[in-house]
Amino acid sequence: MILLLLLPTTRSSVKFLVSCSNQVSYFNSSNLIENSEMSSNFKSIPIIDVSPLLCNKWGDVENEGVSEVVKQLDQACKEAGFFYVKGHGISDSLIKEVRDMTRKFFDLPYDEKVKIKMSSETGFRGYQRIGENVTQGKADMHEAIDCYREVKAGMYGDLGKAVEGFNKWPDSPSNFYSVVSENILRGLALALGGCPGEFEGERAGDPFWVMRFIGYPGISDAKGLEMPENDIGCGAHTDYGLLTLVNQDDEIPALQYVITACITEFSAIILKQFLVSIKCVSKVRNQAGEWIWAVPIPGTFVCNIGDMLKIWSNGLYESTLHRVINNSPKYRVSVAFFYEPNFDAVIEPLEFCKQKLGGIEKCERAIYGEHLVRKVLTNFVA
Ligand SMILES: O=C(O)CCC(=O)C(=O)O
Ligand SMILES: [Fe+2]
Repeated sequence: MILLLLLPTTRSSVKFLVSCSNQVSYFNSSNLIENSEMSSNFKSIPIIDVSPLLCNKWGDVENEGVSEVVKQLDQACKEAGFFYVKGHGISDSLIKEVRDMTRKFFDLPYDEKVKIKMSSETGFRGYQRIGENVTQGKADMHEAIDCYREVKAGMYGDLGKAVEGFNKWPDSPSNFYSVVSENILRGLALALGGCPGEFEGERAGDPFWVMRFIGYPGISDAKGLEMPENDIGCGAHTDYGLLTLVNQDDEIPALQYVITACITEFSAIILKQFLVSIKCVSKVRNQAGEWIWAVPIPGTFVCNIGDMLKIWSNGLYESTLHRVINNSPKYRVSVAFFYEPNFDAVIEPLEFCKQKLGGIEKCERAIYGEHLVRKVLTNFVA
């Protein structure tokens, strides 16, 4: 059986919901327009094929494919601070394996998971139960495993002490994510008007990184666990570093759930329920304060700009506010990789970015390690 629903949205785009037996796919025609025209009140998140950056040997910055991606990156970062990445070269099977491993881990009984518990002794690496992570003082409805770049004793002096330690989860996926992030960052350096290696050396030549394996219980699970009523999977925040790559669960469970309801009883009430339930995905806020859905698109990563790149770009690029809400009955898994500056990097607006804004410095200077440690020390319930 095939069901096709057309939902009118902004401008001339429409959302297509296609249900075919057990398979449900979601397409937003405006999301799928690459390099679409956007304003800072963006209504959709563009998809960018970054493969020309990964193929490039970086001797040839005049390469036509590279210039086109650079243009698209520039537009996306100025207007949304978010884009989907395709053509990243990480195989679907590896991505799925990492997500499956994550789901299996979170499926274990609490007594097992807590064996790799995060604490200040592990340098904040390891497992956090639901509600342990807080955003703006409120418990987040997710559990997670955090891995950080390994930090040996004394490596970053007193400041680095808080994050000294070794991981309790295999590091290997981070290597793949690092290669993709590094090349996107080269593209962004060009987009800002610098040379491809602008963020290398003492800026981000020896980058810190954080990898989070995250599980968001569905609302029924959460109630079963007698957790406080709170459907905020992760409260509104900006990311701390340079670039974040997130692989989202692409099973789109909430849609599957709601489409079944639509088939049996299609009415205004059900449609409203559908619009509420779709909020299982992460959301991104535009300047008008509207939350835009970052609907999972199979085979892509959602990429966003962090606070440190905002400063280096002198505010030309935005570290956009985003949050995750799981109002669906199903458990959601995501894997986020945060590519950061060097731990001790001084972050201040780059000269050529200042020139673009009439020599005015729009963002305050920071030391990345200080910013990170401050966040880490206030991120979890005591
Ligand atoms: O799970 C997601 O989709 C995003 C998570 C996120 O924003 C974060 O961990 O910073
Ligand atoms: Fe985030």
